[in-house]
Parts: sequence; structure tokens; C-alpha cells
Amino acid sequence: MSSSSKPNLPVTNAVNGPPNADLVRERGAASFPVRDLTYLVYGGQERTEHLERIANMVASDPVFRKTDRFFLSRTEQYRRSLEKVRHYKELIAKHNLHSELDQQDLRQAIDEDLPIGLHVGMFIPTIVGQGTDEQQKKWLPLARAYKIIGTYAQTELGHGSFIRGLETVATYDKSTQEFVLNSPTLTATKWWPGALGKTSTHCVVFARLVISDRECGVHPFMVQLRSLENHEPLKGITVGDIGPKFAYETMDNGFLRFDHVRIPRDHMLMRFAQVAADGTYSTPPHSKVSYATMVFMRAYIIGTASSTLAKAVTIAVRYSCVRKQFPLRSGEPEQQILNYQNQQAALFPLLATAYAFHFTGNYIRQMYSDFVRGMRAQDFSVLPEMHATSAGLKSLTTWIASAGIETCRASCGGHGYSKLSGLPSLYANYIPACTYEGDNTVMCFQLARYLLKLYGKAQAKPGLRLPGNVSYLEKSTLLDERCDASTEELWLDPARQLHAYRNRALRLVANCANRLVAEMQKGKDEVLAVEAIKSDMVKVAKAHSYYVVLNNFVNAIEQLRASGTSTPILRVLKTLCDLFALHFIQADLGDFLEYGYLSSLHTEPLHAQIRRLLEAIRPDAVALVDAFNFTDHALGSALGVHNGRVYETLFEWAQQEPLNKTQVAPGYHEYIKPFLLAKM
Ligand SMILES: CCCCCCCC/C=C\CCCCC/C=C/C(=O)SCCNC(=O)CCNC(=O)[C@H](O)C(C)(C)COP(=O)(O)OP(=O)(O)OC[C@H]1O[C@@H](n2cnc3c(N)ncnc32)[C@H](O)[C@@H]1OP(=O)(O)O
Ligand SMILES: Cc1cc2nc3c(=O)[nH]c(=O)nc-3n(C[C@H](O)[C@H](O)[C@H](O)COP(=O)(O)OP(=O)(O)OC[C@H]3O[C@@H](n4cnc5c(N)ncnc54)[C@H](O)[C@@H]3O)c2cc1C
Repeated sequence: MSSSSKPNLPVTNAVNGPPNADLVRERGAASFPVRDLTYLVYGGQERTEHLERIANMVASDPVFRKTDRFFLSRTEQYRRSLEKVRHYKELIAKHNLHSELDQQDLRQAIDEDLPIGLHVGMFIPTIVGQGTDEQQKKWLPLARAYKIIGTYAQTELGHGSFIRGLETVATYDKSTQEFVLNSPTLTATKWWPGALGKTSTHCVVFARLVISDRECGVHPFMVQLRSLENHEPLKGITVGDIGPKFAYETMDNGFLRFDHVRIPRDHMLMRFAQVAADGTYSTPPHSKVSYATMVFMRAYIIGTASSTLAKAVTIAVRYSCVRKQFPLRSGEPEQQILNYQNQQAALFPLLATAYAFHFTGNYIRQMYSDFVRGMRAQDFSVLPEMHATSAGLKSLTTWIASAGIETCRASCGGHGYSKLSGLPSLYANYIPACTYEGDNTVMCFQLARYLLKLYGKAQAKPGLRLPGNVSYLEKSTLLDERCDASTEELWLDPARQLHAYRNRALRLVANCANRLVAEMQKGKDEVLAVEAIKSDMVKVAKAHSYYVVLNNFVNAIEQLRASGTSTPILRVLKTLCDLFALHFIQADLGDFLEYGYLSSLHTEPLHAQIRRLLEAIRPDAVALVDAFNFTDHALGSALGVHNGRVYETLFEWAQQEPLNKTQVAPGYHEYIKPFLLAKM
């Protein structure tokens, strides 16, 4: 079956001409209607077409061009991103894109780390989440109209993960009804917040509240940093850019110091905790409610892991169809490198993972909106589950996506190392996701701690009912059960796949719990006992998160089946789900073998089934990446161009290299000529 219709996307940036014949052939041989899968991924035909209109508008607009980005200095890149911000605002007005969703779509299409990312992603959400109604009324209209630009200033030079260790102080002065913000030490300097260095006029600062020498914990405060007239820093404020980074050049991550800066009392965001005029402090209803914006951003980050990985896989799969190396036998044509099993084994599990994470993103979005509904009704009961689940999924998805981008880059051989492949910058700009919004390892401890607690409760109280994704912790009998997938066919049974993931997670939780007890029996207190099991806690969190991802993928396919999705689409999604499930068992085989859950009786058919799945995906590989529907602008890659004119595009883009502006190299006269022409 061929694709039901061609995607309505312009081929920008790529060199025009007849498309690569191999890609044309691959597209014609897809076993499912590509367009229908695109609709499924983006939420229907209407929404897909809307996204395409925005993507096309961006892709054909010279202000948003990306192809020269590699040749710009850091300062030029920052300026260019500001130019893009201004144009983004013009387009909102011109095309009436006033809804939050439209603006999010537009930013996504622009596809750059713009210095307003923190404004929309954390500054505004913190006002919404933590501000009183009056505070929202005051600041939201200004922020939404970009009359003020803000960021989220929490991390300091000395502390990021350990929020309770932050040193910036906000001391309440009852006599003037003001807070005095101060950075008492060098390590109290705010360090890293995006767009803080040069762009923001305001920020939400996290500081320890002190009232009459009493420590009241870390709270958010609204602070103006720069004049709205001339952008100069206000009195008492030292602010600037933190300097060169691994990448992320378009973002002015900044530093900030306060020298006894005074702000009015109503600049503390007081939705949950309050300071009255006389200095009376009212505690929040939940001690971690001020951390809510981070939970929001973690959920957002989980949602973007799929699309980021999907971009890398799209580039690598298309290129691997165009690229040919070696005939199998002399005299035969050379093979597309995607025909090699090793290439498929590297790329197809990542393709499957990009689809798996798509459904994880849907799941966490739903969980987050239920959680927000509860919060609005003062119900914080879901907060621990939301925090723990999002912390674990954020870690697993960003780790896998980061490593996956690098695998894609390496799979493109030498051309993958060229920045023109788009993969080095995709990787370099993405990997901080493993660190920001909570270092992944530290986040894993949060989930593991939650699981250990629930496991302990379930042990202490048989018959206790735990919520959906953690209900397996009730069933310690699961530990005695063994895998019975002794044939290739049995490995395709979702119930057996889930059983394996549940069993592994429970085993690791139980093992950790036992070790914790053993450490305490050796005389350690609980704190030191936890320190002795920390690397196992990371494994626990990952194992549980894998289970959550797979469970959601399996459930999503069941729901699609029930809602009448066509057989060819269901078939291809099931194949991807199977590959996801089996690949990550194969990757962590030691976990499953260690406790005798699996033996060689099961591993042989497992490996064989994985090989079959790779073969099954091969004819659909191009169609499966096409279904993500990225424009050439979004991919920013000479290797991933839709028309497959890889070599023409690489050649043309390389001509832009500034060194090629002259035939004779700069420096020739000083450094090359003297030794070339020196007498022997
Ligand atoms: C429509 C969408 C538009 C979006 C547009 C986006 C545009 C995108 C642009 C750019 C993208 C990239 C931007 C990146 C920006 C990056 C920003 C940042 O990095 S901000 C700083 C982030 N910092 C962190 O994440 C710090 C991590 N540290 C912590 O979270 C905490 O310190 C901690 C590690 C969790 C520990 O906290 P603490 O010491 O206070 O607590 P503990 O004593 O360990 O635990 C006590 C109990 O509290 C529970 N807990 C902890 N945190 C939470 C929480 N958040 N919610 C609920 N409960 C929590 C903890 O589990 C303990 O529970 P018990 O065991 O006692 O039951
Ligand atoms: C690109 C980028 C953008 C950022 N944007 C912002 C922003 O807008 N606003 C903002 O406020 N911050 C921002 N940050 C800061 C970011 O949130 C922190 O860097 C992050 O939370 C990690 O904290 P840290 O740097 O203190 O790491 P550390 O905690 O110092 O981590 C260093 C190592 O120590 C380990 N470790 C730490 N604690 C423990 C423990 N208890 N047990 C065992 N191991 C431990 C970690 O696993 C890690 O391996 C940004 C960072 C980056 C890189």
C-alpha cells in the first residue's frame, strides 16, 4: 500500500531536483497509510493541517532560517534569536495567534531555544500557580503582552539540587512592609537561569524567607531586575551572562546578585504561604507546593523527549536509505546501509522508543491536568504520585533520548560528525535536559524513595490497595513467578512482556528494601542506610519508569483498537511496541537473568524474535519516520532532507563556510607561505 497522500510540506533548504529514487521506492512500499498515522500522532486531521500551516509559514520565512547558524558567533546567535522573538510577536499579531496553544505551536515550529522560553515555560506558570488572584491580575497581562520579560531564578552558584540549601535571603522588614533581598555569599549568586543574563526585566527569585530571625523556608518573590526604560540593571542588582557553554548559544543563561534590594510585601507570591503586614507567617497547605512549576516543566520535558528523538531517528533512517556501502557479492549493486542488521538494531529500537514516548507524553499530560484540577480544589493528595512519576519519567526519557541522538549520529558515519547533519547540535542542545529541572540521578532517588515507602506500606498491611501504576507493589507473590515465554511467538504477548517488566521492578524494589533493612541491622541509621543503596535506587526508578512507559504503550494500542483504528496502523504500532518491550529486556538482560526470572530457554527466542521484528519494520522504516511529519526546517539537516538529495545539499551548504569565501586561506601569507617557499 502506498502513502494515502503526500504531506503538504515545502522542501525548504534542501537542494531542489528529482527526489532520491530509493526514498521514493521506500515510500511507495509502506504497509500502512502514512497520513493516517500522522493524524494519530498529532490528534487528528484538522490539528495536523493547522500545525502544517504554521510549520510552512515558519519554514518559508527568512527570519527563521537556520542554515547559517553554524557560522555565527555566540553574540550573533543571541541577536538572531532576539530577532526571531520580535518576528514571533509580529506573526502572533498578524495571524491572530492569540491562544496559548497557537503560540506554543508557533514556538515549536520555530524550533530554537529562544530567550523567551523561560518566560512562557516557567515565569508565567509560576505567577499562575503561586500568585494570588490580585498578583495574577497585576502581572499576567503585562507578562502575556511582553511588557515585562521574566525568568525563574532558583539555582545558585553553590546549590541547585538541594533547594533547601539556597542562600539568597529575603528578610521581612515590618517597619516598611518590604522584603530585603540579599546575596550574603559568593555561592548565593543565582547562576544558570535562562534569559537572566541579558534579556529579562523581571524574575521570580527563590529565596529563604526570614521574619524576625525566624527561618520560614524557601519561597518565590517577584523582582524587577532592569529598567523598563533603558534596560539598565536597577540599583543593588548585579546581573550578566554566565559565559560559554557546551551549546545552547541562543540562550543568555545568567548570574544575579542582590545587594540589599527592597521589594514591597505584595511581591512575595502568596497563593499558598502568606506574610501579613505585621509579619505573621502562614504556612502553605503542602510543604512542597512552591516546587510545582518544576513538576510542570518536568511533565513538559517528558512530552518533548519523543519529538526530539523522532527528529534524530528521521535524519538517520532517511540517510541510511540514501547511503550505500559495499555490494554483498562482487558485481552486485551496493547495499543501502539500512539493509544491514546492525544499522537496524541501532536505529529501529529508537524509532520504537520515539513512538513509545509519544504515548508517555499523552499519559503525563493527562495526569498533570488531573493534578492541577485537584490543586485548584485544594486537594494535594495526588502531588506525591505526580512528583515521583514525573521525576522518574523525566529521567528515563531524557537519558534514552540523549543517548539515542548520539547513536543516530554515530550511525551516520563521518557525515554524522558534520554539524550540517543537524545531529551534533541536536545532541548538544538536548543533553542538559538530563540536568536541568532536576539532575536525573537526584530525580531517580525521589521516585525510588516513593516506591520503597509504598512497598513498605504494602508489606506492613496486606490487602492495601495502591494506585494503578504501582499496584504491582502489593503482589509479593509475583516474585515467585517466572517467565514462560519459551517461544518467539510467546514473546509477542503484551501480558508476558508487562509481566517481565513488573517482575523486574518489584524484584529491584524488594531487593533495595531488604538491603536497607540489612544496612540498618548492621548498625546504620536510616539516613546512612539509604546512602549505602543509592546506585540501586537509580536502577529501581528506571525499572519502574520502563514499566510505566510500556504499560502506556500497550494500553494506548488497546484503546486505539477499541476506537476502530485501522488494522495496518494497529499492526505497525504493535510491532513497534513489541520491539520496544523486547529490546529493553535484551539491553538489561542481566537484571532478568540475575534472579532466575529468565534463562537461556527464554533468551534464545527473545533474540530471534527481535531479529524478526527488525525485519518486519525495515520496509516501513521510511514511512514511520515520515509520519512524524517534520519539515526540513525542523530537522535542520542535510542528511535528513525529505527529498533525499543528501549529497547535493551537503555540498551546497558547505559552500557557506566562511573559510570558502576566498580561494587562498586566511593566514596563508603569514604561516604557510614561509615554509613552502623556504630554501631547502
Ligand atoms: C505550555 C508549555 C509551555 C512550555 C514552554 C517551554 C519552553 C521551553 C524552553 C526551554 C526548555 C528548557 C528550559 C530549562 C529550564 C530549566 C530550569 C531549571 O532547571 S529550574 C531549577 C530546577 N531545579 C531543580 O529541579 C532542583 C531539584 N531539586 C528538587 O526538586 C528538590 O530539592 C529535591 C531533590 C526534590 C529535594 O527536595 P527537599 O530537600 O526540599 O525535599 P526532601 O527532604 O528530599 O523531601 C521531602 C519530601 O518532599 C517530597 N518532595 C520533594 N519535592 C517534591 C515536589 N516537587 N512535589 C511533591 N513532593 C515533593 C519528597 O519526595 C519527600 O517526600 P517524603 O519522602 O517525605 O514523603
Ligand atoms: C542549560 C541549563 C539551563 C538551566 N536553567 C535554569 C533555570 O532557568 N533556572 C534555574 O533556577 N536553574 C537552571 N538550571 C540549573 C539546573 O536546574 C541545575 O543545574 C540542576 O538542577 C542540577 O543541579 P546542580 O547543578 O546543583 O547539580 P549537583 O546537585 O551539584 O549535581 C552534581 C552531581 O552530584 C550528584 N548528586 C547531587 N546530590 C546528590 C545526592 N544527594 N546524592 C547523590 N548524588 C548527588 C548528581 O547526581 C550529579 O551527578 C539550568 C541548568 C542548565 C545546565
